[in-house]
Amino acid sequence: MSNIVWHQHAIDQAARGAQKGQNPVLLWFTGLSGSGKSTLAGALERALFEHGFHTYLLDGDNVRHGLCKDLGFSLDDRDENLRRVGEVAKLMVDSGLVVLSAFISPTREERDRVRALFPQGQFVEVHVSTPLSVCESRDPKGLYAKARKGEISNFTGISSPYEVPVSAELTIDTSKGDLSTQVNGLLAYLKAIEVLNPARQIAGAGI
Ligand SMILES: Nc1ncnc2c1ncn2[C@@H]1O[C@H](COP(=O)(O)OS(=O)(=O)O)[C@@H](OP(=O)(O)O)[C@H]1O
Ligand SMILES: Nc1ncnc2c1ncn2[C@@H]1O[C@H](COP(=O)(O)OP(=O)(O)O)[C@@H](O)[C@H]1O
Repeated sequence: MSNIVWHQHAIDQAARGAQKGQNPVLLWFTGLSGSGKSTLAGALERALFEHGFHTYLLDGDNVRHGLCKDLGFSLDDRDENLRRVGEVAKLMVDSGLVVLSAFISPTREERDRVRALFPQGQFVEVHVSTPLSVCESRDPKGLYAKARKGEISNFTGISSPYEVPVSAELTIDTSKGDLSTQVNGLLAYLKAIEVLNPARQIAGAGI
């Protein structure tokens, strides 16, 4: 990094967030394939969006169609996938957005590396803790069945590890309770940590 000097621009993250009436944050959903990451993050984004918040959802499947389409599922490729996503998320948070991400992100080291890019409180880890047996019975894309037959290698939970988070801010098991209750719990948490401007009302969320 020699000869490269950081350029501090006049408009900073605080100014961009203030213009949008929100405190920027990254909500990092982690969990097994089929645990409900995309569904939960998508429902939360919809609720926030409908109430005028400025959001963006980074989803593993989608990012792997473009930015990370050169990467597979070896541990090294997953590391690189999450390194890129972490850096992109940091830029988006810097732009003043409430950013949500839905990646398996199977190792503690990878998740902690992304966490370390942010100041305390701006990275919120949400462990979608739905048990493997439930994820496998859902199998919406038929990937578990293929993995069990050996047609997909390095499949998380079957032939590649998933390390359960030890320091997640929130844990949600989508095999229990319903989606709207889970989303309201997330909204209440965001309000408690003052991501959402307290002057705004979240209608219908009971908070
Ligand atoms: N081998 C293997 N292991 C796990 N997942 C696989 C694999 N091959 C393809 N898929 C599909 O890719 C989605 C996970 O991509 P991610 O970018 O979130 O993975 S990672 O964070 O880099 O581990 C994941 O999406 P979700 O089911 O939404 O989690 C799968 O649909
Ligand atoms: N909160 C939820 N409550 C009940 N079922 C859910 C919930 N979220 C997801 N599901 C079910 O699990 C399946 C996988 O969800 P998805 O969000 O695609 O998981 P992931 O993104 O973790 O792979 C969905 O097709 C749906 O049937």
